[in-house]
Amino acid sequence: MNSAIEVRGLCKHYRDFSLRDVSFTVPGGSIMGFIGENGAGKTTTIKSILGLLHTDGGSISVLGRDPVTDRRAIGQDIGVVLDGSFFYEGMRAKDISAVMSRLHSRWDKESFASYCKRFALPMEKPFKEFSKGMRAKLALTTALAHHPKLLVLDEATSGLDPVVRSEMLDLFLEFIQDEEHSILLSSHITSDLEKVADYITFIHAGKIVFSKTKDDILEQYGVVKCEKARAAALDGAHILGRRDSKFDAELLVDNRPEVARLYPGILTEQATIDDIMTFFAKGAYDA
Ligand SMILES: Nc1ncnc2c1ncn2[C@@H]1O[C@H](COP(=O)(O)OP(=O)(O)OP(=O)(O)O)[C@@H](O)[C@H]1O
Repeated sequence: MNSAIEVRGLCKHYRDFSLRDVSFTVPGGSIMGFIGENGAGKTTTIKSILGLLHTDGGSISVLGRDPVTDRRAIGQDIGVVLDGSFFYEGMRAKDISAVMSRLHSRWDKESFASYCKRFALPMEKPFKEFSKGMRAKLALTTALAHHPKLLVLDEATSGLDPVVRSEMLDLFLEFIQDEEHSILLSSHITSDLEKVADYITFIHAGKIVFSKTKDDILEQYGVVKCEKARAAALDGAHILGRRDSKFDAELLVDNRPEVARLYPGILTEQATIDDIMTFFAKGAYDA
């Protein structure tokens, strides 16, 4: 299976922030969830992948090509929704289709109209009268109508109600049925990623913490709950983070089966992606 995106050793320096040695792969035919706290570097990485930023080191390949030098050609094969994507307020869906057909050689007006129908988007209403959910659906429809091989979606489902998000997740799953199609999806809604992502890349303070299959993450990471005194006696080798309440401690561990084997009496639960992010955000990784 070819990779849709390969990022190797990406560095990007801003005055107060750096992406440091960011590497991960989005395999063809898969959905990669891209997670991290606010300001972790997701959008900076995504813009680098799209060739929209000058980077300070590393290499990026998108569908086997260089995103800067081959940007126009790659643009025909990628559908993009960036955080805060919008259209001119007076434009109607049918105007957007007319404009996009001039920009994309493979723009498919019928496909656009059929996604609009599926999402109940009116063709005649101006964009300024669209609700937030309608705007998000229109952005996704516009990203899909030229039959891209790769979707790059930065917070495309944020602020949407569960019904609209579920419709979008269904669409993502349909999209990757074809092995040539892949999605890079940044989201703070980790439960959505638990539903659809094949892989998760976690970025924290500009560095990749892990990039793994979702199944490995859910199988390996765990939360141990025990009394503080018991927690202090545990071997620290597998402990990544700790949260204390008055009497008890919660520990994030990176090898739940091994911890359960070593300490049979102790309660270990599967860690959710939210658990993992929360422990890391509280400084576990920096410690
Ligand atoms: N043009 C810029 N100039 C200087 N700093 C920038 C610029 N763009 C982003 N940054 C900084 O880079 C850091 C990472 O920002 P980025 O938008 O990549 O984070 P993010 O993970 O997408 O966050 P969020 O989840 O809040 O969207 C932040 O500290 C931000 O202030």
